[in-house]
Amino acid sequence: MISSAKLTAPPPLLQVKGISKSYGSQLGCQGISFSVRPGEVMGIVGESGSGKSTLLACISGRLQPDTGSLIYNMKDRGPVDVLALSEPERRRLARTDWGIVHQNPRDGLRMDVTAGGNVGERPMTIGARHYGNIRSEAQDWLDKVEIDLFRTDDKPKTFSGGMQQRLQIARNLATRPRLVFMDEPTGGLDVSVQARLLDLLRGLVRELGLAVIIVTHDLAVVRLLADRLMVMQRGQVIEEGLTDQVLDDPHHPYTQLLVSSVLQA
Ligand SMILES: Nc1ncnc2c1ncn2[C@@H]1O[C@H](COP(=O)(O)OP(=O)(O)OP(=O)(O)O)[C@@H](O)[C@H]1O
Repeated sequence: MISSAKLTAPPPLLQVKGISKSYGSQLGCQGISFSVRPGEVMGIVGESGSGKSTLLACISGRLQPDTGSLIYNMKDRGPVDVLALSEPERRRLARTDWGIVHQNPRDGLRMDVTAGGNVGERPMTIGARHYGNIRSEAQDWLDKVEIDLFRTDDKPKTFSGGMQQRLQIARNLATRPRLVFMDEPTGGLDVSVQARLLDLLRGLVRELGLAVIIVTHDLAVVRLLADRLMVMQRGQVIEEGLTDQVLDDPHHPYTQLLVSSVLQA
């Protein structure tokens, strides 16, 4: 099954090659390489300070790495090094074919703009102009993320944490990106809210065929969402593989510790 899938596998959407980043003498991440294919979900786990956020910021164009390249297969131009794009080109990519879901919805939403406005804004930045179409499309997305349509004109500051997170997801998906970066998307939410959000995310990822790179310290999140898993420690990847394989048969002592500590919890 795996080998026949490999034979017909599409080219990678994103190739991360040798990304390193230090903050002065403090190592952020070092020599990270991996690739993600269209529709594939890559989970990145590791303890606090292992370099997950640094890596995610580098590969999502928010932080300039010290070394390495990021080859993205753009819709109109084919593979390009994202780090060599001009700032406006990179911003456009981030607003159209990429999405970024932050742990804190406040970092990804405009809190004083209505829910409908938050979702409609992204299509507008790439040329949508017809108010009626933008509004009805925004409402389609609100519906997809289970936000009642009578809340369309409410501002996200009147929403619960879970609703804000669902709104942030809708805002990101409104331009139908092919790659979404997620930083602890369920962090800080109640367990029952987390479970519902995870279910919703899993449904959307499958329905839309999204490629996702998701950083989390929660192994339950990667178990549910990720096809593949990378384990980080002290800025480096120490183990990588299919999620079930890594979690069911961890090889590195640190991964074994991580898995057993969850089982004991
Ligand atoms: N702005 C910064 N200045 C200096 N050092 C930093 C900075 N950001 C991160 N670091 C250091 O880089 C290393 C990796 O941090 P990073 O935030 O990437 O880890 P993380 O795995 O995402 O942790 P967490 O799960 O707690 O968010 C840590 O040693 C951290 O102290």
